[in-house]
Amino acid sequence: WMTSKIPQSARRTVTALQAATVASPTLVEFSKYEGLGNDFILIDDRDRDTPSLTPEESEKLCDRNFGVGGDGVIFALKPPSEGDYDFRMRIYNSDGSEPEMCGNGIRCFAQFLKDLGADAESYKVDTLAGPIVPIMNADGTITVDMGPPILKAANVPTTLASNAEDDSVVEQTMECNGKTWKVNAVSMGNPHCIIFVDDLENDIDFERDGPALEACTEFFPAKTNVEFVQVMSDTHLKMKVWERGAGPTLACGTGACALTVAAIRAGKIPSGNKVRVTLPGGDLFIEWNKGTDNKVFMTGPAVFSFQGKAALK
Ligand SMILES: N[C@@H](CCC[C@H](N)C(=O)O)C(=O)O
Repeated sequence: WMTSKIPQSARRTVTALQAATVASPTLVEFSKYEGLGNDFILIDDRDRDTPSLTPEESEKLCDRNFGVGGDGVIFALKPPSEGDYDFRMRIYNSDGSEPEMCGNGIRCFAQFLKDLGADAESYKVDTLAGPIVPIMNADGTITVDMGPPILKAANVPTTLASNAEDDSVVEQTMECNGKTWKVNAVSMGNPHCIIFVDDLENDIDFERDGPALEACTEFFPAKTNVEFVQVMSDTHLKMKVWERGAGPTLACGTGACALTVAAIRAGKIPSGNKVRVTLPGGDLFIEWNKGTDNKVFMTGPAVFSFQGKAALK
Protein backbone atom coordinates (compact mmCIF):
# COMPACT_ATOMS: atom_id res chain seq x y z
CA TRP A 1 0.00 0.00 0.00
CA MET A 2 2.98 2.28 0.56
CA THR A 3 3.88 2.30 -3.14
CA SER A 4 0.37 3.09 -4.23
CA LYS A 5 0.47 6.32 -2.16
CA ILE A 6 3.54 7.63 -4.04
CA PRO A 7 2.42 9.77 -6.99
CA GLN A 8 3.32 8.50 -10.47
CA SER A 9 5.77 11.39 -11.14
CA ALA A 10 7.67 10.78 -7.88
CA ARG A 11 7.89 7.05 -8.68
CA ARG A 12 9.61 7.93 -11.97
CA THR A 13 12.15 10.10 -10.04
CA VAL A 14 12.88 7.32 -7.56
CA THR A 15 13.44 4.86 -10.41
CA ALA A 16 15.83 7.30 -12.12
CA LEU A 17 17.76 7.81 -8.89
CA GLN A 18 18.01 4.05 -8.31
CA ALA A 19 19.34 3.59 -11.84
CA ALA A 20 21.95 6.30 -11.24
CA THR A 21 22.97 4.70 -7.95
CA VAL A 22 23.36 1.18 -9.36
CA ALA A 23 25.28 2.32 -12.49
CA SER A 24 28.65 0.82 -11.61
CA PRO A 25 31.62 3.23 -11.50
CA THR A 26 34.99 2.28 -12.98
CA LEU A 27 37.02 0.76 -10.17
CA VAL A 28 40.80 1.03 -9.83
CA GLU A 29 42.70 -1.58 -7.83
CA PHE A 30 45.28 0.08 -5.65
CA SER A 31 47.61 -0.47 -2.70
CA LYS A 32 48.54 2.26 -0.27
CA TYR A 33 52.09 2.61 1.15
CA GLU A 34 53.95 5.26 3.13
CA GLY A 35 57.56 6.15 3.82
CA LEU A 36 57.75 8.23 7.01
CA GLY A 37 54.20 9.43 6.35
CA ASN A 38 54.92 10.50 2.75
CA ASP A 39 52.05 8.42 1.35
CA PHE A 40 51.39 6.97 -2.08
CA ILE A 41 48.76 5.08 -4.05
CA LEU A 42 50.53 2.23 -5.88
CA ILE A 43 49.14 0.84 -9.14
CA ASP A 44 50.25 -2.49 -10.58
CA ASP A 45 50.78 -1.66 -14.27
CA ARG A 46 53.53 -4.24 -14.87
CA ASP A 47 51.83 -5.29 -18.14
CA ARG A 48 51.86 -1.72 -19.48
CA ASP A 49 54.40 0.74 -20.91
CA THR A 50 52.55 3.83 -19.69
CA PRO A 51 50.40 4.67 -16.62
CA SER A 52 46.80 3.37 -16.71
CA LEU A 53 45.54 6.59 -15.09
CA THR A 54 45.68 10.14 -16.43
CA PRO A 55 47.18 12.99 -14.36
CA GLU A 56 43.60 14.26 -13.74
CA GLU A 57 42.41 10.85 -12.50
CA SER A 58 45.49 10.59 -10.27
CA GLU A 59 44.83 14.02 -8.81
CA LYS A 60 41.25 12.96 -7.94
CA LEU A 61 42.44 9.71 -6.31
CA CYS A 62 44.89 11.71 -4.16
CA ASP A 63 42.09 13.90 -2.79
CA ARG A 64 41.88 13.20 0.95
CA ASN A 65 38.12 13.84 1.11
CA PHE A 66 36.74 12.64 -2.21
CA GLY A 67 39.36 10.01 -3.10
CA VAL A 68 41.75 7.55 -1.46
CA GLY A 69 44.14 10.29 -0.33
CA GLY A 70 47.87 10.49 -0.96
CA ASP A 71 50.85 12.68 -1.80
CA GLY A 72 51.06 10.99 -5.21
CA VAL A 73 50.21 8.02 -7.42
CA ILE A 74 53.02 5.64 -8.41
CA PHE A 75 52.85 3.22 -11.35
CA ALA A 76 54.89 -0.01 -11.55
CA LEU A 77 55.42 -0.47 -15.30
CA LYS A 78 57.09 -2.87 -17.74
CA PRO A 79 60.86 -2.27 -17.98
CA PRO A 80 62.16 -0.60 -21.16
CA SER A 81 63.34 -3.12 -23.75
CA GLU A 82 66.96 -1.97 -23.47
CA GLY A 83 69.23 -1.23 -20.53
CA ASP A 84 68.84 -4.32 -18.39
CA TYR A 85 66.15 -2.78 -16.18
CA ASP A 86 63.81 -4.77 -13.89
CA PHE A 87 60.96 -2.23 -13.80
CA ARG A 88 59.97 1.29 -14.78
CA MET A 89 58.49 3.74 -12.26
CA ARG A 90 56.37 6.78 -13.07
CA ILE A 91 54.73 9.08 -10.54
CA TYR A 92 52.18 11.89 -10.51
CA ASN A 93 52.15 14.41 -7.66
CA SER A 94 48.84 15.00 -5.85
CA ASP A 95 48.21 18.02 -8.13
CA GLY A 96 48.62 15.83 -11.25
CA SER A 97 52.06 17.18 -12.23
CA GLU A 98 54.75 14.64 -13.11
CA PRO A 99 58.06 14.79 -11.21
CA GLU A 100 61.20 13.01 -12.37
CA MET A 101 61.86 11.11 -9.13
CA CYS A 102 60.62 10.41 -5.63
CA GLY A 103 62.89 9.05 -2.90
CA ASN A 104 60.25 7.84 -0.44
CA GLY A 105 58.18 6.73 -3.40
CA ILE A 106 60.84 4.43 -4.80
CA ARG A 107 61.20 2.67 -1.43
CA CYS A 108 57.40 2.18 -1.41
CA PHE A 109 57.64 0.99 -5.03
CA ALA A 110 60.28 -1.62 -4.07
CA GLN A 111 58.25 -2.83 -1.06
CA PHE A 112 55.11 -3.03 -3.26
CA LEU A 113 56.98 -5.25 -5.75
CA LYS A 114 58.28 -7.42 -2.92
CA ASP A 115 54.72 -7.81 -1.61
CA LEU A 116 53.62 -8.77 -5.15
CA GLY A 117 56.18 -11.62 -5.11
CA ALA A 118 59.42 -10.11 -6.47
CA ASP A 119 62.27 -11.55 -4.41
CA ALA A 120 65.52 -9.99 -5.65
CA GLU A 121 67.89 -8.23 -3.27
CA SER A 122 67.98 -5.16 -5.50
CA TYR A 123 66.23 -3.79 -8.60
CA LYS A 124 67.34 -1.54 -11.41
CA VAL A 125 64.44 0.85 -11.96
CA ASP A 126 64.02 3.17 -14.94
CA THR A 127 62.78 6.61 -13.85
CA LEU A 128 62.61 10.01 -15.55
CA ALA A 129 65.71 10.82 -13.45
CA GLY A 130 67.64 7.84 -14.89
CA PRO A 131 68.43 4.45 -13.33
CA ILE A 132 67.74 4.18 -9.58
CA VAL A 133 68.56 1.06 -7.53
CA PRO A 134 66.63 0.12 -4.37
CA ILE A 135 68.38 -2.49 -2.23
CA MET A 136 66.28 -4.59 0.18
CA ASN A 137 67.98 -4.83 3.61
CA ALA A 138 67.64 -7.82 5.95
CA ASP A 139 66.17 -5.58 8.69
CA GLY A 140 63.25 -4.55 6.44
CA THR A 141 64.57 -1.08 5.60
CA ILE A 142 65.46 -0.16 2.04
CA THR A 143 68.65 1.55 0.90
CA VAL A 144 68.45 3.36 -2.43
CA ASP A 145 71.35 4.14 -4.73
CA MET A 146 70.06 7.55 -5.84
CA GLY A 147 72.92 8.23 -8.24
CA PRO A 148 75.01 11.42 -8.22
CA PRO A 149 73.52 14.83 -7.37
CA ILE A 150 73.14 17.35 -10.21
CA LEU A 151 74.83 20.60 -9.23
CA LYS A 152 75.27 22.57 -12.44
CA ALA A 153 72.81 25.50 -12.21
CA ALA A 154 71.35 25.10 -15.69
CA ASN A 155 70.65 21.41 -15.06
CA VAL A 156 68.91 21.82 -11.67
CA PRO A 157 67.36 23.93 -13.32
CA THR A 158 67.89 27.37 -11.80
CA THR A 159 68.60 30.75 -13.37
CA LEU A 160 70.42 31.88 -10.22
CA ALA A 161 73.99 32.89 -10.98
CA SER A 162 76.43 30.14 -10.07
CA ASN A 163 78.84 31.26 -7.37
CA ALA A 164 80.88 28.13 -6.83
CA GLU A 165 82.94 25.57 -8.69
CA ASP A 166 81.16 23.35 -11.29
CA ASP A 167 78.73 26.19 -12.16
CA SER A 168 76.76 25.38 -9.00
CA VAL A 169 74.71 27.56 -6.63
CA VAL A 170 75.84 27.62 -2.97
CA GLU A 171 74.41 30.09 -0.45
CA GLN A 172 73.43 32.46 -3.26
CA THR A 173 71.27 35.51 -2.52
CA MET A 174 67.72 35.43 -3.87
CA GLU A 175 64.73 37.78 -3.41
CA CYS A 176 61.34 36.10 -3.08
CA ASN A 177 58.11 36.82 -1.17
CA GLY A 178 59.49 40.17 -0.04
CA LYS A 179 62.44 38.51 1.70
CA THR A 180 66.10 37.91 0.95
CA TRP A 181 67.18 34.28 1.12
CA LYS A 182 70.50 32.41 1.01
CA VAL A 183 69.74 29.61 -1.40
CA ASN A 184 71.41 26.31 -2.37
CA ALA A 185 70.21 24.60 -5.57
CA VAL A 186 70.62 20.83 -5.93
CA SER A 187 68.80 18.33 -8.15
CA MET A 188 68.39 14.62 -7.41
CA GLY A 189 66.66 14.34 -10.77
CA ASN A 190 64.08 16.80 -9.40
CA PRO A 191 64.88 20.36 -8.28
CA HIS A 192 65.44 21.41 -4.67
CA CYS A 193 65.90 24.87 -3.16
CA ILE A 194 67.62 24.45 0.20
CA ILE A 195 67.67 27.18 2.83
CA PHE A 196 69.59 26.88 6.11
CA VAL A 197 68.03 28.56 9.14
CA ASP A 198 69.07 28.92 12.78
CA ASP A 199 65.66 28.02 14.17
CA LEU A 200 63.25 25.91 12.11
CA GLU A 201 60.24 26.82 14.26
CA ASN A 202 60.68 30.60 14.43
CA ASP A 203 62.78 31.79 11.48
CA ILE A 204 60.28 31.05 8.68
CA ASP A 205 56.62 31.56 7.89
CA PHE A 206 56.34 28.05 6.47
CA GLU A 207 52.79 28.26 5.07
CA ARG A 208 53.59 31.50 3.17
CA ASP A 209 57.28 31.13 2.33
CA GLY A 210 56.96 27.49 1.18
CA PRO A 211 54.42 28.02 -1.63
CA ALA A 212 55.99 31.36 -2.65
CA LEU A 213 59.42 29.77 -3.09
CA GLU A 214 57.93 26.68 -4.84
CA ALA A 215 56.37 28.96 -7.47
CA CYS A 216 59.38 31.27 -7.87
CA THR A 217 59.74 30.40 -11.58
CA GLU A 218 61.91 33.46 -12.21
CA PHE A 219 64.73 31.55 -10.48
CA PHE A 220 63.44 27.95 -10.64
CA PRO A 221 61.77 27.66 -14.08
CA ALA A 222 60.45 24.11 -13.44
CA LYS A 223 59.23 25.23 -9.98
CA THR A 224 61.01 23.64 -7.03
CA ASN A 225 60.76 21.60 -3.87
CA VAL A 226 61.71 23.75 -0.87
CA GLU A 227 63.61 22.50 2.18
CA PHE A 228 64.24 24.59 5.30
CA VAL A 229 67.08 23.04 7.29
CA GLN A 230 68.50 23.44 10.78
CA VAL A 231 71.96 21.98 11.49
CA MET A 232 71.75 20.07 14.78
CA SER A 233 75.29 18.59 14.73
CA ASP A 234 77.95 17.40 12.27
CA THR A 235 75.87 14.27 11.59
CA HIS A 236 72.32 15.44 12.23
CA LEU A 237 70.13 17.77 10.17
CA LYS A 238 66.48 18.66 10.80
CA MET A 239 64.19 19.80 8.00
CA LYS A 240 60.74 20.93 6.95
CA VAL A 241 59.68 20.45 3.34
CA TRP A 242 57.25 22.18 1.01
CA GLU A 243 56.99 19.91 -2.02
CA ARG A 244 56.45 21.00 -5.58
CA GLY A 245 53.02 19.75 -6.63
CA ALA A 246 52.11 18.38 -3.21
CA GLY A 247 52.61 21.14 -0.61
CA PRO A 248 53.68 20.29 2.93
CA THR A 249 54.50 16.59 3.31
CA LEU A 250 55.80 14.57 6.25
CA ALA A 251 58.95 13.54 4.39
CA CYS A 252 60.87 13.94 1.14
CA GLY A 253 63.60 11.43 0.25
CA THR A 254 65.11 13.33 -2.66
CA GLY A 255 64.96 16.43 -0.43
CA ALA A 256 66.88 14.70 2.38
CA CYS A 257 69.57 13.68 -0.14
CA ALA A 258 69.73 17.14 -1.72
CA LEU A 259 70.01 19.00 1.59
CA THR A 260 72.76 16.68 2.85
CA VAL A 261 74.75 17.43 -0.30
CA ALA A 262 74.01 21.15 0.11
CA ALA A 263 75.07 21.10 3.79
CA ILE A 264 78.42 19.51 2.88
CA ARG A 265 79.02 21.87 -0.05
CA ALA A 266 78.15 24.93 2.05
CA GLY A 267 80.58 23.79 4.76
CA LYS A 268 77.77 23.38 7.31
CA ILE A 269 78.83 19.77 8.05
CA PRO A 270 81.91 17.72 7.14
CA SER A 271 81.81 15.12 4.36
CA GLY A 272 82.38 11.39 4.86
CA ASN A 273 79.70 10.77 7.52
CA LYS A 274 76.39 8.97 7.48
CA VAL A 275 73.96 11.83 8.16
CA ARG A 276 70.69 11.48 10.08
CA VAL A 277 68.01 13.71 8.60
CA THR A 278 65.01 14.29 10.85
CA LEU A 279 61.87 15.04 8.84
CA PRO A 280 58.39 15.71 10.27
CA GLY A 281 57.53 11.99 9.77
CA GLY A 282 60.77 10.48 11.12
CA ASP A 283 64.42 9.87 10.23
CA LEU A 284 66.25 9.04 6.99
CA PHE A 285 69.95 8.19 6.80
CA ILE A 286 71.96 9.70 3.95
CA GLU A 287 75.51 9.07 2.70
CA TRP A 288 77.22 10.99 -0.10
CA ASN A 289 80.29 9.33 -1.60
CA LYS A 290 81.84 12.68 -2.50
CA GLY A 291 85.28 12.10 -3.93
CA THR A 292 84.72 8.46 -4.93
CA ASP A 293 81.78 7.42 -7.13
CA ASN A 294 79.85 10.63 -6.19
CA LYS A 295 76.65 8.64 -5.50
CA VAL A 296 74.12 9.42 -2.79
CA PHE A 297 72.60 6.56 -0.74
CA MET A 298 69.37 6.91 1.25
CA THR A 299 68.11 4.40 3.85
CA GLY A 300 64.64 4.35 5.37
CA PRO A 301 61.39 2.43 5.78
CA ALA A 302 58.49 1.71 3.41
CA VAL A 303 55.29 0.38 4.93
CA PHE A 304 52.07 -1.13 3.52
CA SER A 305 48.92 0.59 4.82
CA PHE A 306 45.89 -0.88 3.02
CA GLN A 307 44.58 -1.95 -0.38
CA GLY A 308 41.27 -1.84 -2.19
CA LYS A 309 39.26 -0.69 -5.18
CA ALA A 310 38.53 3.00 -5.67
CA ALA A 311 35.86 4.58 -7.85
CA LEU A 312 37.16 6.76 -10.65
CA LYS A 313 34.95 9.84 -10.45
N1 LIG B 1 58.23 13.09 -1.84
C1 LIG B 1 59.18 12.84 -2.83
C2 LIG B 1 59.35 13.82 -3.95
C3 LIG B 1 58.14 13.79 -4.89
C4 LIG B 1 58.30 14.67 -6.10
C5 LIG B 1 58.28 16.14 -5.82
N2 LIG B 1 57.04 16.58 -5.27
C6 LIG B 1 58.61 16.91 -7.11
O1 LIG B 1 57.70 17.45 -7.76
O2 LIG B 1 59.78 16.97 -7.47
C7 LIG B 1 60.47 12.26 -2.30
O3 LIG B 1 60.39 11.51 -1.31
O4 LIG B 1 61.52 12.45 -2.89
